[in-house]
Amino acid sequence: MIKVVCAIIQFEDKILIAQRSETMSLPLKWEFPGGKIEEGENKEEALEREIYEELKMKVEVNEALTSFEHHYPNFSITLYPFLCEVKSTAFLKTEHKEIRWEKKENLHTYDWAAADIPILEEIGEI
Ligand SMILES: Nc1nc2c([nH]c(=O)n2[C@@H]2O[C@H](COP(=O)(O)OP(=O)(O)OP(=O)(O)O)[C@@H](O)[C@H]2O)c(=O)[nH]1
Repeated sequence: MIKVVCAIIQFEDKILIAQRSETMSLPLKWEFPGGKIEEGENKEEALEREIYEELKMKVEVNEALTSFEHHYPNFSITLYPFLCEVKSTAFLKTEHKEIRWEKKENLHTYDWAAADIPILEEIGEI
């Protein structure tokens, strides 16, 4: 089972969402930025590292939401979502096809990675 952390980065009424590139696994699916936890890291450290690598953003990691296991046809993950804050909305796109700030009420209109659906349901309740 691959352990993956992801960030629900909130700024005012918007959340930062990212579209995977054609060459990544789950091509063109939308996700919350993040990635695999590496050996020796805790979840918060992994998330801070991934967000800096992918977006050159410094995030403050706050509370954990509910984690879920998801089984894709050729791999399985446990996804650990965390609410995060930033001081500035600026980011640099390094790996993704697209990254944007989107209003929470519009998140359901995107083609999400299947593992993220329970997270969307949970953040609808915030
Ligand atoms: N970062 C992130 N990954 C997600 C989310 N939902 C989801 O199913 N995943 C999957 O969890 C894994 C995260 O690993 P990663 O972000 O380091 O992906 P990667 O490009 O290194 O994967 P790859 O090397 O297998 O292509 C990917 O297989 C990705 O498809 C999500 O919301 N955020």
